[in-house]
Amino acid sequence: MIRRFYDKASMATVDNMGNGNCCDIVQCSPEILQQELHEEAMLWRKGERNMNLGGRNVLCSGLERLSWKNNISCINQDARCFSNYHFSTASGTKSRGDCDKLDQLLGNVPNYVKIVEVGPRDGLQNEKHIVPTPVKIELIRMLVSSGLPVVEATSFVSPKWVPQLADAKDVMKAIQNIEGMRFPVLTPNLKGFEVAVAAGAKEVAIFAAASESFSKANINCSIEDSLKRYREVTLAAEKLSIPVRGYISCVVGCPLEGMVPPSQVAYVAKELCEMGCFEISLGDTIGVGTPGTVVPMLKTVMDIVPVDKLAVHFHDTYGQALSNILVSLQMGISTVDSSVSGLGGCPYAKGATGNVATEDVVYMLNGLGINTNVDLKKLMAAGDFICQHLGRCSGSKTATALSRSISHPSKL
Ligand SMILES: CC(C)(COP(=O)([O-])OP(=O)([O-])OC[C@H]1O[C@@H](n2cnc3c(N)ncnc32)[C@H](O)[C@@H]1OP(=O)([O-])[O-])[C@@H](O)C(=O)NCCC(=O)NCCSC(=O)C[C@@](C)(O)CC(=O)[O-]
Repeated sequence: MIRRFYDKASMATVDNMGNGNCCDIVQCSPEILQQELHEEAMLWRKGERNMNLGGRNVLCSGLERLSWKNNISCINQDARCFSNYHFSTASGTKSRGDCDKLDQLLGNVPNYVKIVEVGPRDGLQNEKHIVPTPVKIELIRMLVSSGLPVVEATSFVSPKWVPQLADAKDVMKAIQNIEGMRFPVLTPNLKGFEVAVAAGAKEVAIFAAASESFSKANINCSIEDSLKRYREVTLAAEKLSIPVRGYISCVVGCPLEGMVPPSQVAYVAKELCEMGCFEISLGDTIGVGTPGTVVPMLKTVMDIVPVDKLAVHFHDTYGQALSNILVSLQMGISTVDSSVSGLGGCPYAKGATGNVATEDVVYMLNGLGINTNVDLKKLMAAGDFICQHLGRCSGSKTATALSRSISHPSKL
């Protein structure tokens, strides 16, 4: 068996634990490791598909392979966590019970996840210092080149409310010539919709809230009034065949009201669905949700809106975003919003930190063998670019870990 390590430091730690001596040591770059992990996970996913067709043994052997790689991945990232991992090829074939359990846990996750990158909009809208338009444009270009299928470009909202995005028209103009991409923009009312379309927008998003107080704070009107406004927008969009995405903020908690009942989220989701939104993104605006609150909320919404119309949008204020995404995938959701480097926060939700980092989402999905078509290295380059401009460190744990191991292997 060949085990791979970045450097001697991690090798020594494993040796101390009595596991390293039997291994051939091969240097391995994080990129190669990522690729290998992805390929192994894809094999496992194929096994799972075969199992659904009756090929249970394939899943079991795929599982063994994945487990072995998990072991390696763990050692490479941090040798200290090695003892927490008990997967090993030495333990022999996985029992039918193990396979059943795994299938119960991961059998429902999709093969492909569409990532909606919201960094240029949600990520930047809260930045105090105005980011120059060319920087925003370059960020969008870099995100596109990483393979992301949808990049939310900007908002056509009042510049008095969100000064950072006052250059929406210029941003849209500059990205017009990028072919084959979807660049939705936020439109809070008919005025915003008309300006957006005139500026070249081919897809828009409307944004309601499940909490009355947040609706007032964010768009200066009640939920019912916002739905009236959005009906005007969806009618106008329908005439021009422009797809409309719907957002709902505060799906589990509100910074002003506290807990938000799932029934309230389901009500707004139903209204948005009925007015013609092709997709509804459920936003945990302040990142307070845990699987304990997200699952009942999703279940209530799914009783009313088909799962293939739902997306999830988690902020990572309490570090719960990835676990919330995982349970959402387990419940059949296959569209996930995220923001490069974890940028973001809502101007009207004090204390809320950024969205879940796109790099962390891609890393997790790669590990699950779920395809995204995103090149993690190029994505990290986009993250580096904007973080350098903002003068801050990345909010992505994956980007931080991978860039440290690439540039400072001795510190592993
Ligand atoms: C909705 C309004 C406009 C109401 O704002 P208002 O002050 O009630 O609107 P108004 O109709 O009285 O108009 C006031 C002024 O704004 C102008 N105006 C009016 N509409 C527009 C427009 N579309 N574009 C440009 N200008 C506009 C209008 O022309 C007027 O100009 P004035 O006569 O004073 O010079 C305002 O509250 C607003 O712009 N809010 C946007 C807030 C926002 O962008 N929040 C962040 C996005 S939501 C979010 O981040 C959550 C999400 C989606 O990510 C999911 C999650 O995490 O939960």
